[in-house]
Amino acid sequence: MMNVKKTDLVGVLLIEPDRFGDHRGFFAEAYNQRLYVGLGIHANFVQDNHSLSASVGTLRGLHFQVSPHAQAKLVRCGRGAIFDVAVDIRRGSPTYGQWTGCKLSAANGVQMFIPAGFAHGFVTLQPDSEIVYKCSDYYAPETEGALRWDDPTIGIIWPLQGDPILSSKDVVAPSLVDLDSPFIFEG
Ligand SMILES: Cc1cn([C@H]2C[C@H](O)[C@@H](COP(=O)(O)OP(=O)(O)O[C@H]3O[C@H](C)C(=O)[C@H](O)[C@H]3O)O2)c(=O)[nH]c1=O
Repeated sequence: MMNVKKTDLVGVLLIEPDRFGDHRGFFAEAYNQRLYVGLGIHANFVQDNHSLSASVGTLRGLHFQVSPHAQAKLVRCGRGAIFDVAVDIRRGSPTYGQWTGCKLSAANGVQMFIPAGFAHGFVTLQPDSEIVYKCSDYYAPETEGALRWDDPTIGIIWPLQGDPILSSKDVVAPSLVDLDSPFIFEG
């Protein structure tokens, strides 16, 4: 039976699918709608994303899409290792502005489920790390939002040696205090 853990942020889950090993390696079901609905993950995933980051210390995020294209995500690391982070940006949430993080790697097979209403980002821990993740809505750049990775009011403890490698977009992302978050906590 796969291992499922709750995190400090209600709704953000860590899932470790069973791996069936033999002399060739292993087999695992990386996603099974019936099983995941049973975990309370009712997201209807419509798009799979895949990114490769060549260098250790590459940081992508913190990103989100707003309504009507808010995305829930199911993230896993297919090669290498990352430190994956979710931040609660739902106004009125008891955990607003709080974060949770976990090492996801090809070796540990752990997945993070991040509901809509959370910003998502990660930093790579190994070279040539690849993530693959399911999204519950399509890419809609006009609805994209971002938060500073090093926002002191969020205080994410990134496992970084030195400065991260960032996209030009992420270099200028706003802080939470400057974000008029469109997400409202609905209990
Ligand atoms: C997200 C996305 C991007 N693109 C294109 C747009 C750009 O030409 C190129 C790179 O996009 P971007 O720099 O936004 O990629 P990341 O920095 O990895 O962004 C992602 O990083 C964090 C971790 C996320 O959770 C989001 O899915 C996403 O924001 O891919 C697409 O064509 N479709 C898409 O769904």
